Amino acid sequence: MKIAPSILSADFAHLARDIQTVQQGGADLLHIDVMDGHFVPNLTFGPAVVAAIRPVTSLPLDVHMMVDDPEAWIPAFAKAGADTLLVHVEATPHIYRALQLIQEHGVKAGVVVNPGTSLSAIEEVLPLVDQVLVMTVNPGFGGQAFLPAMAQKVAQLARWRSERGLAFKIEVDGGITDQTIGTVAAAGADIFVAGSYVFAKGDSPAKQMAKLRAAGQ
Ligand SMILES: O=C(CO)[C@H](O)[C@H](O)COP(=O)(O)O
Repeated sequence: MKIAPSILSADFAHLARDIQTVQQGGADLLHIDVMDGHFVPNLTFGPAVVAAIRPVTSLPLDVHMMVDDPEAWIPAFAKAGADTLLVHVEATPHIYRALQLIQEHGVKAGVVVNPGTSLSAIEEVLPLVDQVLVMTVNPGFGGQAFLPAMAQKVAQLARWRSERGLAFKIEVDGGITDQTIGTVAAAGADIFVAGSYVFAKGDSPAKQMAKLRAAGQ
């Protein structure tokens, strides 16, 4: 299992410090939530912030693009140093083209589904992608409650992956805690994004991530 702390819950005034803390604490990836104020009702980071983060960590940068017209932003985020770019199927009428564009920039491509979107919307692109991100909350904010019904989507993706001989990773994002990680881990998820649980609750980020790993076994 891979743990990807979301910097949405980090201290923005001490971003480099918090990133180094989670790297030293055992994070596998760094999840960066890009929000444009249109696709979701919140505003966060642009390519300049990703470029500033790139030299302060060796963790792979997992960039979740919650933006309209993602094709317009893919070149800038690739240049900024993203290792994976994740685009929402709901954000473009041309998801296949967007994923090809990501790969043309030498970056891993991921597709994201909102809680209200059926997996049928992404079935055709599964052979193309490196990652599928199943939103386990409505996107836009950290600290929301996990939606248990999303575990069924994870299980369906895991079945398709096995039956069709595909190799994409299954990622989950939203409301992941020591109480919720077990259900999506059992369903077949590989990558677990956690923001408020890692940065804002309880023990140090290292201990919080260790608790997630223990609960997800
Ligand atoms: O994509 C996101 C919000 O749109 C965040 O990554 C996600 O909500 C993580 O935060 P938390 O772990 O606090 O739920």
